[in-house]
Amino acid sequence: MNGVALIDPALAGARHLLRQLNPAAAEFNDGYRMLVELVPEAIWINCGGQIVYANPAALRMFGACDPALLSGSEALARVPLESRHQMAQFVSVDAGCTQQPPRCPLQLRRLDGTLVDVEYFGCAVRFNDCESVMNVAHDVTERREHEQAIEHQATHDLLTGLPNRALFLDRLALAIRRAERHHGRLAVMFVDLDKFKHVNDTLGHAAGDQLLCTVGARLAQCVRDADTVARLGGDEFVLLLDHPLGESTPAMVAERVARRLGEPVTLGGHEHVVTGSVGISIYPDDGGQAEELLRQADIAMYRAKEGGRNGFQFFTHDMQSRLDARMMLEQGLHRALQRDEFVLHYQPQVDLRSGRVVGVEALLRWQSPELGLVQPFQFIPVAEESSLITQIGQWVLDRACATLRAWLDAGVPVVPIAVNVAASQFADMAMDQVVRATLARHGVEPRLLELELTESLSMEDPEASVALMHRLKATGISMSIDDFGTGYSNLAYLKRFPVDKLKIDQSFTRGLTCEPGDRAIVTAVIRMAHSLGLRAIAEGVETEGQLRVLAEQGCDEVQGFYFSRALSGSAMVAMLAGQAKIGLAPAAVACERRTVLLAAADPLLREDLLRVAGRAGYHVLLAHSVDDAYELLAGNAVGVVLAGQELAGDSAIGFFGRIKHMHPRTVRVLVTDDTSATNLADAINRGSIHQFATRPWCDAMLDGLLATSYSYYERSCNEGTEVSG
Ligand SMILES: Nc1nc2c(ncn2[C@@H]2O[C@H](COP(=O)(O)O[C@H]3[C@@H](O)[C@H](n4cnc5c(=O)[nH]c(N)nc54)O[C@@H]3COP(=O)(O)O)[C@@H](O)[C@H]2O)c(=O)[nH]1
Repeated sequence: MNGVALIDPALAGARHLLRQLNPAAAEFNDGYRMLVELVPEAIWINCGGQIVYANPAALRMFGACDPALLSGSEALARVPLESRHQMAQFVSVDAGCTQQPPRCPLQLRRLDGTLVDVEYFGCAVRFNDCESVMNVAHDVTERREHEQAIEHQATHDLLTGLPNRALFLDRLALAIRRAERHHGRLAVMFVDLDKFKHVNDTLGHAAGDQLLCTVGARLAQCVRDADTVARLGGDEFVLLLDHPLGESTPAMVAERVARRLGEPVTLGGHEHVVTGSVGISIYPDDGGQAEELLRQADIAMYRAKEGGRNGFQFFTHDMQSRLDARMMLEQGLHRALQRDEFVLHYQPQVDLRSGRVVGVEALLRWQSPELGLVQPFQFIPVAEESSLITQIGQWVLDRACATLRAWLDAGVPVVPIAVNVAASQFADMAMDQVVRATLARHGVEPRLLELELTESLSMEDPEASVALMHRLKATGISMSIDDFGTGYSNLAYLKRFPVDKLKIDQSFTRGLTCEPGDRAIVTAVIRMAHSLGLRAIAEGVETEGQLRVLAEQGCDEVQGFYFSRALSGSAMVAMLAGQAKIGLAPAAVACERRTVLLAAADPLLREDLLRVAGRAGYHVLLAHSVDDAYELLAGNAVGVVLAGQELAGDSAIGFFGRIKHMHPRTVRVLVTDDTSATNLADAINRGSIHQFATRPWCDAMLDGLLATSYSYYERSCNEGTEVSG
């Protein structure tokens, strides 16, 4: 005994104690003494309410560097109030009894006042001939800390230290029960970062991790301490705004979140601005289950993203219905594949020089027994967001090749079939093998197959796309870039894409005759295609005016309702067999036939103009609306445009402003009531209007107006200049 471990006067008592603990031991001997001193359990004895004995482990546990600090001290001082009740049950336990109560977890107080977690056992003993209590405690601090660390890991996100999904759902369930009792409200906010993948891909995962930690910290600053911020994984965070919750609090917090996230973050030495989309669900309005509220907030978040990102949306039951409908559609598409309910229709592509059909585009339709003929815009986006598009795409490719085989076998004058390829299909880097195998299976020459790729798909991973395109090109097929101009092309890549055609998107074709900007884009795309040695095809051609402008601009091919809608396979065969041809009448030459365009909503003005112009021998084109006027201007060489102030479809000034750009040689004359309008002065100053006349008019005045305007026009034709105002 080194004199430190045992409190001296207690030595004899300890011997007695050990004799009691082990009745088999006749005498307390050195072995038992050492045992008491060396056991890791803290052992101390109270007698008359005072500690009379403590082994070295007890001294360590209570933080007593000197045994005298414990000896004679009040035993209850080491036991917090909350633990006394548990301890009391052991006071009467007989040390020799075989049916002892199990050890119980409680806390003891160290000399410095801090608490220590222990597993405790006690029993009544006689010590120094005095009724005493022997206490045995095992310090479980380390084990508890270890357990807590494991529990923390299981309930928290390792990267940000925020609660994870499981803990969030636990807290949400508790909060719901509390809110239920107090008739309170609470909100779940689902936050998803916009374009986080881009940060990861361009700056690396370390920068991505740093960003997630910053976002987690910022979100925590947006809410009260009682609220919860959790990370569900990836770039998904979720906030629980707990009861009590003001009516406008969720929206306010969402705005705060947007402001806080929008503050620049320095990543990789550069400042970046991050935005997030937020979906919000409310208890009890939207539901009463934790999982349900979380799912609804998630649905609302998707709607916020669809709405253009960096915004927030509250969940509505309409969103749920749409989601349900979408799931039904997805299931329907699965069945459609199994039951072979898809069909291909074919839309001809016409060469503008020869007027002949030189290709067809295969367009998918779903012949659903339940829904009827479903158009692709209704189901392709759903298929694209699920894995189904790959299977559907392969079906289309297979059916297009099977059709070519059938046409060849039937002696139809076959033209190439163009097949649309969705972005996710293109992500399949073995697509060249699929194409090769499909062509071989049907015995079809590769020159008869064209793939229509979209700009965006080729830009997702441009280097991989270039490599795949070259492999596809090596199979012998041709390729075009569909919807050209609507994506975010990197033109530097365009020259590396081994494509054959650029397909002008129909939105530009639509504006060809009336939107100077659209016409400028179409002109530029045709020129760019030709400079790169590619053909240009315009889709969505619906009018002769559009066709005429495209022909003037040197576009190679057209596709659209003007020539034909998409046809069933048999109708397409009939068209190909009939060698259909598109013809284009030459535009009138203005200087040979003095052509004026009259556009007026006022019937009186129209009648007077018609009479005066007819009498003066002009070739008169009459437009009832601006759309008519654009179409007539596209199809005829018009010298003078004379319009009344009121026009169906646009204001005369807006109309003149557009045709100034698209038909700069025309002389533009306005008949108006209101000469004081500042926009009239502006239009004259900008050169949109050359002349104007006011009410009341008479034949002589209209006659004079037409004569002077036409002579302006003829002069400018002769000089080869635009007419100046
Ligand atoms: N991945 C795949 N996408 C496909 C497939 N089949 C079609 N689609 C894509 O679905 C979108 C809608 O197609 P659809 O309803 O068939 O419309 C096509 C034409 O009918 C339409 N079109 C053609 N001419 C005109 C016109 O003059 N006016 C007008 N309003 N519409 C017209 O344009 C669609 C052709 O588009 P595009 O492919 O860009 O040439 C559409 O995005 C299809 O691509 C498929 O098998 N796989």
